[in-house]
Amino acid sequence: MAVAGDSICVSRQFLAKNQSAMLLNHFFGVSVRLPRSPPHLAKFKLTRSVGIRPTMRVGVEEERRVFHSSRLLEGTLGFDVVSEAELKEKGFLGMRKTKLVCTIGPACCSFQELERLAMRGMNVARLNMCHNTREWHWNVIRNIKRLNEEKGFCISVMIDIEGSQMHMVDHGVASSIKAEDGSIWLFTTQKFKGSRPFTVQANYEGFSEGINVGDELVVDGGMTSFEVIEKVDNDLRCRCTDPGLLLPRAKLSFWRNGKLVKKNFGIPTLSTKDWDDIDFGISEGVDFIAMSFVKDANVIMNLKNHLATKSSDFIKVLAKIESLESLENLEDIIQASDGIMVARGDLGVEIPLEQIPSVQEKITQVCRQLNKPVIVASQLLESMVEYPTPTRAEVADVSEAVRQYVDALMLSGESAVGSYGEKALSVLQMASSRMELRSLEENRHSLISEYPLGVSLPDRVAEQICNRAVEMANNLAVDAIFVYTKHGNMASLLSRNRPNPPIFAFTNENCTRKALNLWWGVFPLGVELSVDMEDNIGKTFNLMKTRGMVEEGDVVLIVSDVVPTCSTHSVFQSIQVRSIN
Ligand SMILES: Nc1ncnc2c1ncn2[C@@H]1O[C@H](COP(=O)(O)OP(=O)(O)O)[C@@H](O)[C@H]1O
Ligand SMILES: C=C(OP(=O)(O)O)C(=O)O
Repeated sequence: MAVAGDSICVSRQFLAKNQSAMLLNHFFGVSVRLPRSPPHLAKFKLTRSVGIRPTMRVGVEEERRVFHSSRLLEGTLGFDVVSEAELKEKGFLGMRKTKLVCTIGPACCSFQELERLAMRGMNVARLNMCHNTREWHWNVIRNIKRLNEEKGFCISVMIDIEGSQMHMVDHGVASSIKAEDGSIWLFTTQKFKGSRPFTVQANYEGFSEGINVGDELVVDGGMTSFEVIEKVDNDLRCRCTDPGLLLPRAKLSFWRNGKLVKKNFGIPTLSTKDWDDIDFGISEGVDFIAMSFVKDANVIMNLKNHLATKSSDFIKVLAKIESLESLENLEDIIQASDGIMVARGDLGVEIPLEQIPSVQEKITQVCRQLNKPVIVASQLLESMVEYPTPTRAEVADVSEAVRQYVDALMLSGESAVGSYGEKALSVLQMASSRMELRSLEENRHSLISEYPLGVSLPDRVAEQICNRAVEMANNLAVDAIFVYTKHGNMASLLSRNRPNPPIFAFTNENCTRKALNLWWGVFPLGVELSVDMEDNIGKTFNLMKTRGMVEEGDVVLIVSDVVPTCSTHSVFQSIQVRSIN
């Protein structure tokens, strides 16, 4: 490992065409200065400083494409105002790395309400297409775009597609209906408007097929339970055995002898409405589409093909893991998707609740292995839908997810309909910052090393470079990692190693910037990049310095491609350590 004043540069040259890799060259000579990090982390002490001295000039043979984004002006740095303020206030190591997703609903859909969520750190806004009208969603997306354009936020938009689920049709009553112990209810597929006493409409024609008298009908994973006492044609007459609330569109499941009766087989994963919602998302240029009740990898691939035919393959597809079938096909689904949501609400309808913590941990671990971001969702701070403080157990649950290094945490009803959405977001922010700091202080990478990454991804060279880069960054206690990226791949591979310093990902692709919002510890910055990497590095150093985000003496580790030279036609991926001067 390098010592003070040494040349610190690992570079790999590989032929861009066939991707076969061979270690060929070491080139830049670089020296670094003492980092600004806290003393206990500054293991890396240096005594002298030398300027950047390339031993080989990187030339460009031909005019190559300079990637443009309409919003990126020459000399500007698109950085989320909230992350910028956090960096200035708390320093590199104080930046929150766990990302926050908020479900947008009636309680937080105005421009001002969304702005308040953005100020408190919302990275991604989730729109659940199950609820409300398309026009309502359109207005929310407009507000978010305005916030990004006018106020300097970088909020990504996710639409969540309903998928195949068996649920109650909206019963026409504003909130919930109480089912009393012993009351008799009719569950029907007959269509009618408004509400009828003791009658519940089910959305799926075949909902009573294969159901026997004596089976248990569970609403919303246990909110209320019934026993089937009679079959009347396709309808079911049921007695309430466990009283509770029936919420609009509550989910229905059947149980026999303590086991789930699988009923989703007959329903196509995507309905006509879902396809319309997907096309709406495409036309609105959303950043993520989350698919509910994914059964296997095929449905993900179909959607990706659809996006590709509409030239919208920049939209990332997230698979929600919320059924037994999705658990059975977990690895294939994760492999096929661009990210995962552990949808604990519906998962808890299909598997015993006590299995949820271990399933969450397993999914998180597989996602990390396969380099896909993972969101933990549902009931994180459920009590805050009604109350201004969370329970201790809720805070412990959130902290445990952060300790597992999940990429993102999601609010559902807490932000969508709750009275304390902003407060709930602050709780997530504080709990995650606290646990991240604790992990950092104790250098608790034991969890990470429990599940060694190995060499598992198709691009083994990039994987190894990023693994080693993070090892170097941690050992040298650099202040930050800079990565220059078009599609975000290298940034994601760095994030996968959960480094101590933040990862600043410079990109000229707006869609990459928005996609990286979901990755742990990655802070995407929009900047006009050229083919000259030296120029890019110099430019971003200057921009960051001018904005007061870095200062003289800060040490950064840079991971970048070095573009083809006149003689080689090949691309170098390099790791460099430089000081700001
Ligand atoms: N766009 C919306 N319009 C109205 N209510 C919404 C909207 N989005 C979410 N909600 C409300 O917030 C609750 C939580 O939302 P969500 O996380 O999407 O969960 P779910 O649909 O599984 O209940 C919903 O039950 C619903 O009452
Ligand atoms: C996030 C979830 O999905 P939905 O809100 O669509 O029920 C869940 O079930 O946990």
